[in-house]
Amino acid sequence: MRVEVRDLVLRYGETTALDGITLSLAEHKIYGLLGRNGSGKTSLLSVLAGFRRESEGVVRVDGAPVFEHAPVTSRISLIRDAGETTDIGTVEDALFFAEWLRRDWDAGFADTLLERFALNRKMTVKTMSKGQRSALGVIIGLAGRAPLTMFDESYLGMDAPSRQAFYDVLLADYMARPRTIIMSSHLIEEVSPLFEEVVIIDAGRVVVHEEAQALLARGTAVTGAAAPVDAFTEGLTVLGSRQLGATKSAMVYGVLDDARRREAAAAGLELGPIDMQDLFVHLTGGPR
Ligand SMILES: Nc1ncnc2c1ncn2[C@@H]1O[C@H](COP(=O)(O)OP(=O)(O)OP(=O)(O)O)[C@@H](O)[C@H]1O
Repeated sequence: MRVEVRDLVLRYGETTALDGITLSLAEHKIYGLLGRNGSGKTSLLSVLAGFRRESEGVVRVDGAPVFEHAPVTSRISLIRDAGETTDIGTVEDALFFAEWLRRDWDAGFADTLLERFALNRKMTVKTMSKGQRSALGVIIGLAGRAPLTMFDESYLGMDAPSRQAFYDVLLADYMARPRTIIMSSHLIEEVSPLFEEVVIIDAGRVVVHEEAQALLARGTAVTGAAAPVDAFTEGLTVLGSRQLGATKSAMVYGVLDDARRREAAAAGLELGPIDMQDLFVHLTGGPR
């Protein structure tokens, strides 16, 4: 599904959580939604899912309004951090409810996923562990096959092997049945390989919306002997550096032109990709 947001403002009483968001998301892409704590990620996803009504601005999904508009909301799935199924009875009940809500639900896929994440239909949701509840949320998000599927930190409670299983299944299913997926996460290094485009918000505003590759190309890791690295990076914006013995690696922000690249090669320096997390920290104002 396509998403169009124009001048979106969301207020909670005195607090302005979204402060004029304009965003256009294409069909059939995986988007990363990144932002510091309190930047407005959950608020934005809640408006896109129709859980909250915008205070101002325009929100359209496939050209139609979202809030209290069932033909659209039945094709949108937002899985929130605690899973969305707390205290709802058994896993069976949660799946029944999810199927009832979602037009594109695939019951066979839900069964496959239950097995993959070691859950069974008789489990009582209230007594499940945090990771098991997260897995249930993830299963509901995946089996919903909603054309607009959003995961808001849904997988944080899962352990590393389970999260990896989630990323693998998500990617395989997305390749087979493309849809628009938005993933918000603080586990940037872990999730960013999935992103085709990245949206970074800060204080309720969009600060970056770019293809993931183009964003990564904004930075370069310069590696080599410490002295030539220091000489080469003098005057450039250095986001950080690491040193192991005599070898130093400095993360530089800004595109290096061909002349600078030749200069680096002549000085025996290696140029490589930078971590998305380092860029994110820089673009959202550094440590606070
Ligand atoms: N129900 C609410 N009532 C009042 N203020 C709220 C409510 N929900 C969020 N806020 C405020 O809105 C702003 C944005 O919050 P939001 O939860 O959207 O951020 P977030 O980017 O998802 O944060 P995090 O990464 O910490 O989950 C914050 O200042 C927060 O305090």
